[in-house]
Amino acid sequence: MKKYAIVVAGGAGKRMNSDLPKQFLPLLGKPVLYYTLKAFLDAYEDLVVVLVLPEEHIEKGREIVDAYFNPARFLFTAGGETRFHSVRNGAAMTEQESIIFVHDGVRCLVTPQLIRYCFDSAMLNGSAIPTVSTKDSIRQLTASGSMAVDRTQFRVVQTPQTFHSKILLPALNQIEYKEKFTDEATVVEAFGIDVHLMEGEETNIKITTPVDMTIAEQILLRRISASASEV
Ligand SMILES: Nc1ccn([C@@H]2O[C@H](COP(=O)(O)OP(=O)(O)OP(=O)(O)O)[C@@H](O)[C@H]2O)c(=O)n1
Ligand SMILES: C[C@](O)(CO)[C@H](O)COP(=O)(O)O
Repeated sequence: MKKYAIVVAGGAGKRMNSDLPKQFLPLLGKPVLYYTLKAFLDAYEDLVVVLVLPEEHIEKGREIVDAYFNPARFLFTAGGETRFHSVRNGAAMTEQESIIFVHDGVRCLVTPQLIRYCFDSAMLNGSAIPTVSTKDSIRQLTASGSMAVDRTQFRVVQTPQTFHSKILLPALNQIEYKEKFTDEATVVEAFGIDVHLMEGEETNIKITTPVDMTIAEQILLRRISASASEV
């Protein structure tokens, strides 16, 4: 089965408050995007990455790929106005009869193991949406204030959201954009197809605000020291 990873890195990273979009910021000396791309390339030798970048930073993305990876495994395209439009641009580069991972370029701590679990689950169920439980209590805002809700009834959603191409491509191409489309599971559901949830990884965080860089650095350091003590 053909495998594509649409890695969306077309955002501006406003919540990071940095001039350079967060996907290019250095993490232990390498760009955030490096770690994301490496996880996918390591997961499968026959996987092609569709790298979606801000128009003005496509060259920067190419430089990262040239410096660290085999460029023959990459396709490049420009991002769109929202994440949904960036994913749609990436999907236009893929072909039918494939498994397509859609992953945030800034979820750089994803592991090859989770990527493989998602593939297996999407082969079996048509889709695989990694999710984790919430460690915090949750309250719903109401007209009069707020009310406690049962947190066991909620899951926190991650990427890579993984689909058979025959599900994802028609959903992306035939549905008109709505503001609630913050991920692909929502798009596919709006197209009338249920999605399959699976267990994600606690460390698969999305780098969004500056504190996430510190957390990611610590997790990476812990991984490096764990793999050094194995040898
Ligand atoms: N038009 C967009 C918006 C977002 N993304 C990508 O989608 C992922 C998740 O989005 P988010 O964390 O919201 O990134 P930004 O939009 O860059 O951040 P912000 O909302 O703070 O501006 C990121 O890898 C981001 O680069 C994209 O490809 N195209
Ligand atoms: C796709 C996502 O990472 C799943 O949790 C999330 O919806 C992205 O949201 P953002 O507002 O683009 O950061």
